[in-house]
Amino acid sequence: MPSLEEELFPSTPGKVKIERAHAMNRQFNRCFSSTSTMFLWALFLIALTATYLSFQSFVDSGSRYFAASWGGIQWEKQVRSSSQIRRSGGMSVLVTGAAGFVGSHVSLALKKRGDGVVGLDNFNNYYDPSLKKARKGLLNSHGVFIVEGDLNDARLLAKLFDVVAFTHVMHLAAQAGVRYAMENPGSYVHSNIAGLVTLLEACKSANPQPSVVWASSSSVYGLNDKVPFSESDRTDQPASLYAATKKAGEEITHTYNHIYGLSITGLRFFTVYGPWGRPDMAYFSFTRNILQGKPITVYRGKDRVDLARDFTYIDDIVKGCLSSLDTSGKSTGSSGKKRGMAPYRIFNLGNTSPVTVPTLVSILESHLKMKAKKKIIDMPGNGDVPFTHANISHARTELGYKPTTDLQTGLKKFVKWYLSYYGYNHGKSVN
Ligand SMILES: O=C(O)[C@H]1O[C@H](OP(=O)(O)OP(=O)(O)OC[C@H]2O[C@@H](n3ccc(=O)[nH]c3=O)[C@H](O)[C@@H]2O)[C@H](O)[C@@H](O)[C@@H]1O
Repeated sequence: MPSLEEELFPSTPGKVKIERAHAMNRQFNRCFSSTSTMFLWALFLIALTATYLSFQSFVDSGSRYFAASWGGIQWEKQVRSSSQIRRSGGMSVLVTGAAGFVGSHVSLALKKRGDGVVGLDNFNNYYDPSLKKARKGLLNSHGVFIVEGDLNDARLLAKLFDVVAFTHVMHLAAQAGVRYAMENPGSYVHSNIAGLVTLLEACKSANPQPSVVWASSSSVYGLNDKVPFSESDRTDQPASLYAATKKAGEEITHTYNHIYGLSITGLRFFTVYGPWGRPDMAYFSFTRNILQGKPITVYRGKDRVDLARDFTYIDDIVKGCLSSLDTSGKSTGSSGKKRGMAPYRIFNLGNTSPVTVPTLVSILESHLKMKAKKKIIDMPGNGDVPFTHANISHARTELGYKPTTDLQTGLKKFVKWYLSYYGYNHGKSVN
């Protein structure tokens, strides 16, 4: 007699199969003892087969979709050609989030100066994907190929590093937006935590390891009220989940620097704006609403104090990104092992001249020659901070970073682009 334990966890799996087979035979004989039962069983089997076949075709079409989105000889050719370096001492850069606002500008600037660039973007629908497709078209016309795929696809990342020995990774893909984190917290964990780790795993295993420059955020300063914000100020009081995931990114990249010798540069961007920008940001949605005669909501801080941001123009940010790549220093690891200390740097990239939100609105009004219908409300508890203000002396010393565009000038360029992109050109001119 087998013990109870042996019956539950048989030492030979075959035992169970044989006993089960006998038992099933007995069942089978009993069931098929009448013709009507047999007919019902036949119907059941046909239905089961049909369900199985349709499921198979669903799985097949799914795998066809994934196979079609990347891979193959033609795809590899495009990736290689896009990564070609055309200047002496140039670099080959994998730009994640290349169809995004900052990503598309940085990709274009790198390509224009002769560096090799391969983009990666998942074209998600956080905001209108047609804008991302248009940016892709623009990059395509300059010879930048954007791979459509997700950061969390480790096989795709391994393949990319297999095809190209990237010298640098400019990691700009992220779930952006401060307030949306309350609506869809999971998307921040997916992109800003899990995606970041998947990317760093690929970087650490690559031979040679690339140097990594990536987008952190001014939001890591959270409730810090020491102004202007310096890199050494405390960043352990995030006001939103978005900020918390960016802060986590700074810690996560530190461990990959420490354990694997990856060269890391984190850039704390301060409210970046400009042509081809993000429709979810205030300056963009305000412009849209003013032009459409719709009201805009202007948040106001505690004690009726206006909110303020250190708005930073995209061209200044691009210069900061390129200098960061140029000065990043090498990763030291190989075959996933650290071979020495590598640089770990963090920089504020701001404009160092905060402007209040009502002033932002009046600048837009003057460029658009239209009045905004303002609805002023107290700032809801949605993750916003009352103000940001960057101390940029560290970036100035190390990167030669020197922003040159004030909000008035930058918004003029944005409005000009907006009117042209959305077809408002006829009969409308910008100041
Ligand atoms: O600097 C940063 O790190 C962050 O900058 C922006 O975040 P935020 O500064 O909140 O930019 P907006 O969403 O454009 O808001 C700008 C200001 O307008 C205010 N606002 C926003 C929306 C609105 O309807 N009304 C309104 O008054 C906000 O409270 C804020 O003070 C970006 O959206 C983040 O992705 C980025 O990481």
